[in-house]
Amino acid sequence: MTQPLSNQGAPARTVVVAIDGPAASGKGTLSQRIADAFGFAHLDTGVLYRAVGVSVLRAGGDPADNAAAAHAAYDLHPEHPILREVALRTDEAAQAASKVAAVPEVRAALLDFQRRFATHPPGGAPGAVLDGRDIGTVVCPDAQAKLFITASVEVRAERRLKELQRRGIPAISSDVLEDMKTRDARDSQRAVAPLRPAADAFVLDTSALDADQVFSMAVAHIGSKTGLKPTA
Ligand SMILES: Nc1ncnc2c1ncn2[C@@H]1O[C@H](COP(=O)(O)OP(=O)(O)OP(=O)(O)O)[C@@H](O)[C@H]1O
Ligand SMILES: Nc1ccn([C@@H]2O[C@H](COP(=O)(O)O)[C@@H](O)[C@H]2O)c(=O)n1
Repeated sequence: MTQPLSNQGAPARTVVVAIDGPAASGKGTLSQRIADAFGFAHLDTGVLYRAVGVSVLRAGGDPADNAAAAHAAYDLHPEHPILREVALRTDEAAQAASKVAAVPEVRAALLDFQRRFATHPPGGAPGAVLDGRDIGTVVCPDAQAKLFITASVEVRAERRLKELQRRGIPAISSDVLEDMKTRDARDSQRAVAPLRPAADAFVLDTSALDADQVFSMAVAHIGSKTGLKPTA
């Protein structure tokens, strides 16, 4: 049975799709396609943590230093230009992000912005897709549809390596694999909001699936939870 999206007399609730998973599992690619297909807004929450990590590095600080990380997180706001910088896409930024992400004050500082995006999607969109590590478990535990997108670490490292090569960024296969294992361990083992599927998430191992197959399965799942069909 599909869930009602609004009650008569009460304000309509926006549809929230939560997409979590480890690095390079394909959650960002999927989230953007889902947002485009349903006319929803998309928030890549990893960008927020990357911005905090890079801010700390630029200030000459250590991303693992709680006070420096918390200071940078409280300084971040939705219009901050750092959020659009390509420098956020580097591996150095990813590693710094996963260090600041273990600081409870950083997660608390970023929570309101993420929740507001979900409840009031920009542009008056009828729904929001948020992707990250803790969207289904902490940020939006009431999301109508939750997906946990994963793949073996070897497959994910290979995908990331190909992506870097496509972008002309030199990378060594064994380094990409090691960096991914380090980040996976840090993200899954931290005390606060660790990477894990929500109890009610649809877990999809994409190791042997291409992006189109993943998209079709996600659309079917979201349809089963919300009664919605893609509009584009
Ligand atoms: N099912 C798939 N099969 C093969 N390649 C894929 C698939 N899904 C995504 N990719 C590719 O894998 C790479 C990583 O995908 P993407 O950036 O979406 O992952 P992510 O989980 O958002 O990563 P991160 O957490 O590091 O931001 C991209 O180059 C993307 O084109
Ligand atoms: N909801 C989230 C999103 C991200 N993180 C941390 O940020 C790092 C970078 O994220 P990407 O999605 O851009 O790879 C990631 O490794 C996490 O440490 C998070 O904790 N919660």
